[in-house]
Amino acid sequence: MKRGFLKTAKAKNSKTEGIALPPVALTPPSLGVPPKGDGSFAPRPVIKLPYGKVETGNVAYVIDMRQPNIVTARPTEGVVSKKVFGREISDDAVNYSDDMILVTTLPPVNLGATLDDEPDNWTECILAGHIKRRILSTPGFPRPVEKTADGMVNHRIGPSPVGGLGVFATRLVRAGDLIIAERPLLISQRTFDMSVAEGLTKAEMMQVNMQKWEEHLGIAALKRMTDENRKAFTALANSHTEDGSGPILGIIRTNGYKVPGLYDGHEDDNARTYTAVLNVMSRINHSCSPNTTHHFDMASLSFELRANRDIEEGEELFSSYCDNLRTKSERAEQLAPYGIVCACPGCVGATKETDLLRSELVKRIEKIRADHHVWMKDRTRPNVLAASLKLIAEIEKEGLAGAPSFTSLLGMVASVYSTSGNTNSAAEYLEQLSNHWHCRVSTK
Ligand SMILES: C[S@@+](CC[C@H](N)C(=O)[O-])C[C@H]1O[C@@H](n2cnc3c(N)ncnc32)[C@H](O)[C@@H]1O
Repeated sequence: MKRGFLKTAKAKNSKTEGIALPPVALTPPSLGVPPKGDGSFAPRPVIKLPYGKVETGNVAYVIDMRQPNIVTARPTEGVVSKKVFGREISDDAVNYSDDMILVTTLPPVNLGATLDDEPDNWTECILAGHIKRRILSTPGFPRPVEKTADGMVNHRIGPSPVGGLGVFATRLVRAGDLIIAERPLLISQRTFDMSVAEGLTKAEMMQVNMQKWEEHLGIAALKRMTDENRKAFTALANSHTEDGSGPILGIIRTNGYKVPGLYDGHEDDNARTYTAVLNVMSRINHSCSPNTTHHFDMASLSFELRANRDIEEGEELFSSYCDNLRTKSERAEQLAPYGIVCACPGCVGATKETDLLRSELVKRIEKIRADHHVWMKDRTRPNVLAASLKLIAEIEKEGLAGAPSFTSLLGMVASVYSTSGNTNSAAEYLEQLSNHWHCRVSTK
């Protein structure tokens, strides 16, 4: 038996974050990566993690080690055990099943390794067996982490006008240029399997599970990290200090980037995705009109951050923590768990028109794309040059040059210019297209 003692929540005053958690499960659900819509993974009920100030009380809990997904509330004091359920597997072991949860280091490094041995650093991970196998079998893994074109650092961390620390360009960075590529300090499953709780309210059960997960995370985040990585990790901001998240979960919820392409089960199941905390990129503040976009490179196990427009020396770098193609009020809802009331130019200057531009951007680009196809087949029809250039100007004014479909607009303009024999203008837009192509977009 494993005993725990934690503060529990009174649901009345708590707010919750829109994260889907798995349902109560008595046995670990099967993971694997089934093709979309094959029915292997039934939709999961959405349980929301609390945020903001949660009124707490004290409840002891006991976990049955033979059935670790069963938690029993006990009206006595308890002791948080150092044991966790995660199996610690040596880094070169391969005899793990797809759904076994591993606490491991990637790329594999020898015990006691230093940055002299592996200058690109390494990542402590809590992940399912199939994910580790997949990473290890990625062609070229572990590829060295990409460096800036001249090998020079082009950013610094410093106090930010928007709050706490931020990251700033130390020289002019052109659209498409690499700002930094780094391996995360930690990659972990985004959420945990909920335990059955006897005699606990839903809010108390959530608190028990958060506490259990905190212990799990402690093994990877604190015990296994080098002193340097641990220091960097624990120094990160935490906006979840009063909702029952432990210090590690709080740091992950505040600083985590979704890891594109890594998920257990189905990619649309938000509860089954992975999150990464990074040394530098986790210091980047939010804007709804960000000047950077990021991409995850599996072969080097690193995140690559690029400018999505020219960034001046001294300018602060921003990424987006929300879906930018939403209205101001929808974005505000997504940002609330971070404790952010956004005052970026996109929010301060928001109007009905800018809300419409954002929420209908994909549709507008699709319409232009359809018209472009018609014109390509029948040149007597009007081309899409004017409509494309108008939309490009609106997008740039709103600071949405990192939007996923922006490159297709640039491509259509280049195509019309080229077909009409205007090679100079075609080349200009092709160059822009090539710069933006580097900025494949992933959201936080
Ligand atoms: C990932 S951290 C960013 C780095 C952080 N400023 C620091 O000092 O380490 C996220 C936290 O920074 C703050 N933050 C980020 N962007 C912000 C913004 N646009 N306005 C206000 N606070 C912001 C919030 O406290 C948020 O929870």
